[in-house]
Amino acid sequence: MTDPTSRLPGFGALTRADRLRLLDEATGLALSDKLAETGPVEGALVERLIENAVGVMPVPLGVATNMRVDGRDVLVPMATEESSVIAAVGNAAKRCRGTGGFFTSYSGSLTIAQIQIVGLADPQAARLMVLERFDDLAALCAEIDPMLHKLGGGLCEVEARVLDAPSGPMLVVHLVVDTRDAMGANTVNSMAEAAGPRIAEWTGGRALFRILSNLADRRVARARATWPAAEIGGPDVVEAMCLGAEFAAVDPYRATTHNKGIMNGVSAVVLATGNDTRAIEAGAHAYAARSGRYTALSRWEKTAAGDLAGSIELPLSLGLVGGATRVHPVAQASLALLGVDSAGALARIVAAVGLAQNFGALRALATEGIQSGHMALHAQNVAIAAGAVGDEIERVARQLRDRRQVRQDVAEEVLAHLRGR
Ligand SMILES: CC(C)(COP(=O)([O-])OP(=O)([O-])OC[C@H]1O[C@@H](n2cnc3c(N)ncnc32)[C@H](O)[C@@H]1OP(=O)([O-])[O-])[C@@H](O)C(=O)NCCC(=O)NCCSC(=O)C[C@@](C)(O)CC(=O)[O-]
Ligand SMILES: NC(=O)C1=CN([C@@H]2O[C@H](COP(=O)(O)OP(=O)(O)OC[C@H]3O[C@@H](n4cnc5c(N)ncnc54)[C@H](O)[C@@H]3O)[C@@H](O)[C@H]2O)C=CC1
Repeated sequence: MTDPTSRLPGFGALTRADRLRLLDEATGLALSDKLAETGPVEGALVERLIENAVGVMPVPLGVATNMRVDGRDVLVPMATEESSVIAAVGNAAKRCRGTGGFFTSYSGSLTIAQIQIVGLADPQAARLMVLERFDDLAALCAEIDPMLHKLGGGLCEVEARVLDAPSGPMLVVHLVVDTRDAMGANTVNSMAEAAGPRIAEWTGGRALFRILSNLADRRVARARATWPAAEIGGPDVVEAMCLGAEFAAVDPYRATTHNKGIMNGVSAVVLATGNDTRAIEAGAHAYAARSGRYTALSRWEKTAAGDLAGSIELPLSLGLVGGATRVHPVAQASLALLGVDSAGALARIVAAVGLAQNFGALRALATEGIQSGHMALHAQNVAIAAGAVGDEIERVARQLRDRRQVRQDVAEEVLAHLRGR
């Protein structure tokens, strides 16, 4: 097949059906048949959420069991394509129920918008001029979002820093805004766009970039839990998990994987609730590097009694309103299942899920290795990839698990054997 042209003027103005027809014709791939296999699509919503929509990419939605957060049992919706992620959370949560589950806290929903001011002759004086104008800026922000103001949110603090850039000093102003139960990106972007020209006027500079910061270090959630040594295989496992966690604390190569495991849990709940996974991922990794050296987001210690104490702190800009959270039916169902009434309550549960996920991976790594549990649950996917259908899938998967060889070549061989070839 020759590559079809990607120049498709007016693609966005077509109906979804016409877009698909055009793609089918241009590529010869019968995409519309493949997309039809994913079930009915609520076309109107998909069209409203994004541009150039042709379908949906369904990601499985599961529910993690056993979670107890701040004394409340919570069923946690998780959207992920990866096997063993949800099982690991249920497993970790089950093993710390006896000590009360997870205990959490939240800093508050403070969202930072940045305003870059350039072309200043006297940036240090300009910095103070901005700080003198807190009341004017607060009034301006309240005018931009009267609803948020009515809900008790709005500008809380103004920060200003002079940064040395290659072109010379530039002033960077932070509007620190309480965005309550919204993630707040659109909210603070509107505020920053309105405030930029005013700050330029007061200082004699020029306002350039005006956009929120995803390094949401004024919006952090924390969770901790204690796992009795007896629940996780004894003192040797506690020791091994602590040593494995130290590896992540001192080595960025390991810390990245360690944090990926945490984000397996975090991103799955973020996606299930219609929140912005990219914002959360960017914020978490930047936070992990805030000392100048990338490190683990969680800490693991042995308690005086010899049990295992885990703790985590990460930025979580999540909303119950705004973005897709209010318009996507799955997001609404997920939020209803969680039973949360504030962005903070959601963030606290998400932090606990991140810690649970991390526990699951560390325990597996400290004992039998990751492949045994993870690949056992992944066996069905490998069987499907090898061509198994219907009841062949579980029959092939079972053999892969029994042989401890969850590999596609083995799956193909088992399938051929099953089919008498
Ligand atoms: C896989 C398990 C959970 C088995 O763990 P297990 O101890 O053999 O499980 P079990 O059969 O004794 O069951 C105990 C509980 O686990 C849950 N559970 C157990 N199996 C299931 C299942 N099939 N479906 C649903 N839930 C399951 C379930 O909650 C169950 O209790 P129940 O509530 O039923 O009374 C364990 O080996 C584990 O946690 N492994 C780690 C899995 C993991 O981390 N996966 C992520 C993918 S790997 C990765 O991407 C990140 C990584 C690893 O690189 C990060 C890093 O390096 O740090
Ligand atoms: N860098 C980034 O992360 C960026 C992200 N985005 C996107 O922005 C969207 C989120 O922006 P938002 O400002 O949260 O959405 P939004 O603008 O849709 O909704 C927030 C508004 O809802 C109103 N509101 C009603 N009830 C509220 C309550 N209880 N608490 C707070 N506000 C309430 C307020 O007027 C508030 O301004 C996401 O879709 C995200 O993907 C947009 C630009 C940049």
